[in-house]
Amino acid sequence: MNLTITDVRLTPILVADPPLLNTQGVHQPYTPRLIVEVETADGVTGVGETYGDTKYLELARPFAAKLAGRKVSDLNGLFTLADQVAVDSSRISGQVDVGGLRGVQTADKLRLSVVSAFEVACLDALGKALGLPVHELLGGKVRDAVEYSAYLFYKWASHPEGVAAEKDDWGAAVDPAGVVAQARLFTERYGFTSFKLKGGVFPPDEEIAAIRALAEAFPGHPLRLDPNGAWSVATSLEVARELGDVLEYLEDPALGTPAMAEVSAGTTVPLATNMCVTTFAEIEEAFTRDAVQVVLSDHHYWGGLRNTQQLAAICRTFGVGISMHSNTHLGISLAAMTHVASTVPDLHHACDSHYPWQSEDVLTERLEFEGGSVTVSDAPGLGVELDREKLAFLHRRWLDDDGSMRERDDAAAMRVAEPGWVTPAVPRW
Ligand SMILES: O=C([O-])C(=O)C[C@H](O)[C@@H](O)C(=O)[O-]
Ligand SMILES: [Mg+2]
Repeated sequence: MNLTITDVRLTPILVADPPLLNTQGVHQPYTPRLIVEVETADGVTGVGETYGDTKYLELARPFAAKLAGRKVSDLNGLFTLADQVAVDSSRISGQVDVGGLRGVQTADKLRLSVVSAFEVACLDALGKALGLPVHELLGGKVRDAVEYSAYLFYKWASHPEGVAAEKDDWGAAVDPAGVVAQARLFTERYGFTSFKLKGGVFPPDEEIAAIRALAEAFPGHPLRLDPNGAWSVATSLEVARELGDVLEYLEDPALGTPAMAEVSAGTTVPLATNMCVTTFAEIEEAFTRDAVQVVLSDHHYWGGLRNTQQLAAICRTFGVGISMHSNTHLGISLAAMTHVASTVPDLHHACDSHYPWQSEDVLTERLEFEGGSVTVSDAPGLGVELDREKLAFLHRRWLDDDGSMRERDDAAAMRVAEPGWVTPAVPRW
């Protein structure tokens, strides 16, 4: 068996995304992703997927160029290699990502966000070469299926008029009744039993009413609200008081560890985050100050599946819960998320996934949710197959784009509908 990497292919694509609202704006009609393929001397191909904006592509290209001649089993070496890729200082800012809402941008985090796709591709190839599923390469699954939550969004019925876009069949959701109707569709289509509402879009009273309406429609089901740091400490505490009896957790009510610590000190509602703990360096302060009770992992920016397991071990050590965050992603990532989640013993919350919002994919067969869960594949590697025609179609869309969709920017997409829109300063309420 020859595990040596002989070829690496990077394919940027644009995938359709519905008009989902968040505190920064609205999702663009098409969002960039990068599909990574590594091929071994034996002709085995492994696939991975990550963000496709230019700042990731400009790291992925030099990184990919260094891989030929290395082995797909040399996973630790990927990190050493990534350290050699220079990150332009203009890409690094303390600001929350303009399209993604996942905390600080550091050079290391940008590198990890790229390395993760290569790690997944190498694991896929290694698993195929050895005849083992990825979860076995990670130590073995401790569950046969991974539960996901319905990721509810306020949304418009369609993208603004005159904008090229694909149609979706979810309808509008801009009030409590719309949110409940969307939740019903999610249960009918996928069987989800827990619900997360992306908040920070309307004044807190309206979002409280939406959660109350969900609690009435789905009594006893786990509910979460995530305004992406849009609220002050006082507002966060107010919402926690209003909804404490029905919330599984409140996600990033206020921005940053100090504010989250203040909220945490004033409520018994657990706080979750994918904004103030998004790198290993941020863990110590947040855990020492008891600012968060649940960390939402995400293999894309934590640096892959094995780093996700390491994060889970740290959380376990400190008695902090773990679950999973998601941005727009396709089936390769859902498969990767499912493999790693299946190996984490103390995963007590359903994971987030945007996958139901994605009508397009690059796989020959979409992954299925049954009863809100994805069955863990025991096929070699990730257990997915790339559809080259679909990949070529979505790549063609990326090639044909005039550049306006190649960087995800939810505020820019919002300006199409509301020309004066700027990303709201926080706290917004
Ligand atoms: O849990 C979160 O904060 C997210 O999922 C961030 C995402 O970017 C979501 O808000 C989105 O895509 O609009
Ligand atoms: Mg969040």
